Amino acid sequence: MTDTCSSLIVNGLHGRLAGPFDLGIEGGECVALSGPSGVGKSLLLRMIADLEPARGRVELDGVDRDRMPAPAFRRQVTYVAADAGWWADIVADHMAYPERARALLPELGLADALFEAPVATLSTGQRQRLALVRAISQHPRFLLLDEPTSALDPEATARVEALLARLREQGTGLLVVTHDAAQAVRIATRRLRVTPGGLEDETP
Ligand SMILES: Nc1ncnc2c1ncn2[C@@H]1O[C@H](COP(=O)(O)OP(=O)(O)OP(=O)(O)O)[C@@H](O)[C@H]1O
Repeated sequence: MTDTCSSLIVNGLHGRLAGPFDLGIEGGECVALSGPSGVGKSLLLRMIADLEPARGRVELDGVDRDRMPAPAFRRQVTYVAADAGWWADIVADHMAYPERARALLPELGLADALFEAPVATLSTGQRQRLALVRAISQHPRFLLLDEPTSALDPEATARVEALLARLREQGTGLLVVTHDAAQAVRIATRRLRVTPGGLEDETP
């Protein structure tokens, strides 16, 4: 799916409300981010994904993101919000790669029929998993996940965590915001705390 030598480097990244942040992630790593509500975790992910104005540097595989077309960068470094946006009526109409997306549904415990369902009829947890399907089916090198299991029951949470482990094995790099310390221990190779002044290593 992705190669194993991707790297994402963040240097002095800051916005009006958060940072500066310095961080390096490689393909196959999972970095968990924790920190108090409102400290800037979502802003950090959105600044890295080029969805929020920011100063500082972001490099993908040694290339400054300013030297890449923004859509190409965002396809490779993809942000998934806890409550992602939907713009069409039917789930399938959001999928750039419908066959790949459909094939992921059973792994996340989602019925095949949901693919053709109106978004308005879905539960919050179904939408959250489908947003993950939408992102993963584009085969990003790095996934920036904002509380990816916040609306899920324990079984669905376990399915998402298993999927994330599989993606890591295939070389995808993951940066995951979670308020669940036990989840951070389960999924992450490194744990960082977001503070008003930057990132602190919490890995034992
Ligand atoms: N579009 C915006 N306009 C103004 N302020 C914003 C905007 N987005 C975020 N903020 C502010 O920036 C700060 C950081 O927000 P952010 O959503 O990154 O926090 P967070 O750490 O992800 O919190 P939570 O854990 O509650 O999701 C907050 O004080 C928030 O109110």
